[in-house]
Amino acid sequence: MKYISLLGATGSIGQQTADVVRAHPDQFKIVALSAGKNIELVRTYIQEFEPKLVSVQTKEDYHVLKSEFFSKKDIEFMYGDEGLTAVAVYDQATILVNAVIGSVGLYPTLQAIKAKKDIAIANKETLVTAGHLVINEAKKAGVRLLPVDSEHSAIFQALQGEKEKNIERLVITASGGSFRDRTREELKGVTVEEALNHPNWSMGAKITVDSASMMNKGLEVIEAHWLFDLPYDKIDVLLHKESIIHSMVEFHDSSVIAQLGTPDMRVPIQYALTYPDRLPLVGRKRLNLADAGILHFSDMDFTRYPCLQFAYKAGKMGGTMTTVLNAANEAAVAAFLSGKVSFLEIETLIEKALNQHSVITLPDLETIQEVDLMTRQYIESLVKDR
Ligand SMILES: NC(=O)C1=CN([C@@H]2O[C@H](COP(=O)(O)OP(=O)(O)OC[C@H]3O[C@@H](n4cnc5c(N)ncnc54)[C@H](OP(=O)(O)O)[C@@H]3O)[C@@H](O)[C@H]2O)C=CC1
Ligand SMILES: CC(=O)[C@@H](O)[C@H](O)COP(=O)(O)O
Ligand SMILES: [Mn+2]
Repeated sequence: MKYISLLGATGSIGQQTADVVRAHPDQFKIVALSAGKNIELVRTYIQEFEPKLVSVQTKEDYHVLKSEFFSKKDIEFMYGDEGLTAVAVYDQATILVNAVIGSVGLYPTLQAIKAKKDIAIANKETLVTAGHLVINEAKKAGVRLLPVDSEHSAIFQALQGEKEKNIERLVITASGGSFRDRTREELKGVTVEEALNHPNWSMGAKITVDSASMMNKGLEVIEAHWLFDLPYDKIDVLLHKESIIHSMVEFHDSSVIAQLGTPDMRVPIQYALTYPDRLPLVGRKRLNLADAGILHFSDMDFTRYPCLQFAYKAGKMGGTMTTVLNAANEAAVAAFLSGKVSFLEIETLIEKALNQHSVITLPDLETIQEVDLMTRQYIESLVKDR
């Protein structure tokens, strides 16, 4: 039995993790969970999974739940950053699934590592903002970081039994996102609703906008750099609009190993939870390549997708540059989602934030948190009064 603490339980990955647990009740149990503001779903989870620790974002929701479930004396309720960290390090959990969105996941991740928890990591922003801290701490503590992001799970699976020295390059596939059939000219005036219409995956709002701007692939390149310890010139991106090949590894002898599957995040979530074993896929659609028909591939167009250029550049510069990239992107996407800026302004804002920053090498946690906050404030100052 694996005892799971789940950060971001009410989100897209969180809900699909709950599905995996439902499919294998003899294998998995959720003992602690955190949510943001969706307390309606938290109520359902409490009845269904009977977790021992529940954390929500606000003090108000904490009081609501505490009084509603006052008869359940064996459930502890918490809130805010403290609650998030308490869930991450919960002592009865054997593995943490980190499915929270954004760099708010960094501190709980570092604490979970210190508490010697293996981590199934979906929360890519944590690796982008402070990959060196997370990887170094995980190595020191001897804990495993198991990728959940579909591309990184694919690479991880392709690398099983292989030697790192034989890797020629990683090829991360990209669907192209909601606007892949539009020119840059046609991106002027696109709506939030259109941006949220991903062709292949049903995901949370922020990552869906990232897919449309190609920043998702930029974050994934940086995530791959840290997870697989490879330089940026060995990490390529290939457009593949069907999202059937989730990514590939090319070896020195020219062999390429790819992982394929229908676009369903339950597969990488479950693999991260069962690694190095596998479990049957209960009630899932299997891949039928004859039905899939022709698969398409094309080179990445960096002029069409400047966010990917920004990510490679920031990644190569290293230090706090990726913290700025991530924080500026989080703030700019939030501004787009709330209707304050246009889709194309996301890129402009990120570029401005990168240009005004003087990189700090090997930043510690405090520096990263400071740069993250200052970058958000900088973007907010650019979009205020809109
Ligand atoms: N969705 C997907 O298919 C994939 C996602 N990922 C990555 O996984 C992570 C999660 O993505 P996704 O599930 O789509 O995101 P969602 O937006 O769907 O879910 C985010 C979760 O985090 C919670 N949350 C948000 N802000 C806070 C906060 N300040 N404090 C506490 N909890 C908070 C939300 O709570 P609530 O809803 O209750 O407010 C929700 O549970 C991201 O890093 C994403 O890049 C990677 C690959 C695929
Ligand atoms: C499911 C998943 O892992 C997402 O990160 C996915 O990769 C988004 O698709 P694109 O970014 O390729 O559009
Ligand atoms: Mn992905």
